[in-house]
Amino acid sequence: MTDTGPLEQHLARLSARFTERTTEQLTEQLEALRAWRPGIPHQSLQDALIQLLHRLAGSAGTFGQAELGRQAAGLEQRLKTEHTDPAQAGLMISELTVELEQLLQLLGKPLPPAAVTATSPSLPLADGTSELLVLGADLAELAAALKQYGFATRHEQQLDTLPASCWHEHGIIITRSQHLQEVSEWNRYRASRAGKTPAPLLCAGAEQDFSTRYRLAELGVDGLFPLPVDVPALAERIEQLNREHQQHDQARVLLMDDDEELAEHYRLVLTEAGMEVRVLNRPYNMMSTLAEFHPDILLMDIHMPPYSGTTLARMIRFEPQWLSLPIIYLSSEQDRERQLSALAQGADEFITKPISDSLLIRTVSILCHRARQLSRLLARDGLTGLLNHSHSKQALSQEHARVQRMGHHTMVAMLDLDHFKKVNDNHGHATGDRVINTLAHLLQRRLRKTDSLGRYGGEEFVAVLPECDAQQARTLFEQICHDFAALKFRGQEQEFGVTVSVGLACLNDFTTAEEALSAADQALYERKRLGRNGVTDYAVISAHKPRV
Ligand SMILES: Nc1nc2c(ncn2[C@@H]2O[C@H](COP(=O)(O)OP(=O)(O)OP(=O)(O)O)[C@@H](O)[C@H]2O)c(=O)[nH]1
Repeated sequence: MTDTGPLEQHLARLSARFTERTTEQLTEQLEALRAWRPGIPHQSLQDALIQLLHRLAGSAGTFGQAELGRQAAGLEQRLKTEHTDPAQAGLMISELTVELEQLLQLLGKPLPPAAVTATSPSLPLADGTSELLVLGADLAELAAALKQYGFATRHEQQLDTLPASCWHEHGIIITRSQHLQEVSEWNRYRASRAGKTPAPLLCAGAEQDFSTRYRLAELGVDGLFPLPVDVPALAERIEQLNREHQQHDQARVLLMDDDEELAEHYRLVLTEAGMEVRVLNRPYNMMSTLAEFHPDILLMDIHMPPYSGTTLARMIRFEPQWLSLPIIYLSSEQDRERQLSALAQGADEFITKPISDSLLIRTVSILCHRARQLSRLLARDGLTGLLNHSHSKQALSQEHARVQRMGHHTMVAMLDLDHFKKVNDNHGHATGDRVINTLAHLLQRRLRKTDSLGRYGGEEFVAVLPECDAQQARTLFEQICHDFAALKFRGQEQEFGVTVSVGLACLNDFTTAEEALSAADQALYERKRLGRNGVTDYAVISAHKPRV
């Protein structure tokens, strides 16, 4: 099998890239520590630092920085286990500053000069994948309304002294038009320091004339919301941006090549580019690895004696589940005719070896992105972005099968908007759609990543919550009902509110997923009968009936 060139050269390049990225990240953390002032919560700084140290502890040794890895591991351990009294935070921060300076010196880089004194309070970074950064003293109310939607929201009043820790690669920035110039510059500067793309920028209260809009577009604005801000419309745009972010989530690549060294090299290169890579040197476990790892794409060497990649591709396609998995051959085959006849047997693309690291990264990330877009289109509901009807049922069946094997407590919930026909009749179908979307967004915010959530029908949703008992599900959905009922929608003439009813059933109590769903449905209709806007559990209403 042909190599792409001396492996050492490639690894040296990887090491250089590692050093460069690590230097930037350590410098950024150091600046954030130096900007800290007494009275400001330090937890977010500590969390971000632990993440970075954890990465260094795991990877520095591989890139010839064993001492850096050891020191990072020690420091990570200390930060995780030592409890810091808030009164001692200043001491801890100054100790950490010294330790980060030492780590930077291990990389052989000069220390950055101490930052200019920053006095702005640095609030802790919120949890969650997307964090809203609302900038401007006059946007406090908007920030509070967005919090009510369940978005992790951080509000900063002073724009002139924004700390670096405000900026987050998964953040979304919202500000007034008069601040856009400086906010946009700050956003671009922070992004370039972090080696990322600038965070999306949304503008509240812009004038509607052409030249102002053009200027805002020039500044990189992604959405414009006249005052007073229509919060559901803004929430909808935020969710769209979130979905775009998620599509850039870590790509998952399964790599099958019998050349162990080369496979390892590809793994290193793709992992360093932020992808999650699993390597198989022999095809025996191929089917179980596919089922367990769920890759976005499969990269496969076409010659793996005694096996042929084309036959393996055909074998993978036996399973309907993998019919749409993109299979990419990696081969030194240059002859286009032979490439095409191999492609005709069940694969989608050909990557010709040798291939440079940068071309490999670009090709694989484009293919993963496209594969995700396609599978998303197949599985998602167009209005809300949630799982569609058939994929909701599939997710429920999969979880039911897991529950049968592992026995963990799992709840299923059916939700239905109350008197929704009236919403459409009084305010129009488009407003009705907005209400559906708002509930979808609220649910997405409140459920965990491990839960599944689908739009089961028009104004009906289904959620599956693994590792959750009846009481926890009841508490969660009661809170959701309460918060949803508090939201105000803008109607034809006046504001209005909508409520939602929820039926619960425990998946463990039923022999099939369909029975559990039907029980949740019965509970939902009992809830409607009892007066809507709340939660009813099938186990409670069936207490006097024999169990299904
Ligand atoms: N705007 C909008 N409306 C929809 C959509 N899908 C279904 N609907 C409407 O949802 C309404 C459902 O009405 P019903 O099933 O009578 O129930 P309801 O008025 O919500 O009353 P209860 O469920 O008893 O509280 C119908 O008017 C449908 O037209 C959709 O995608 N968008």
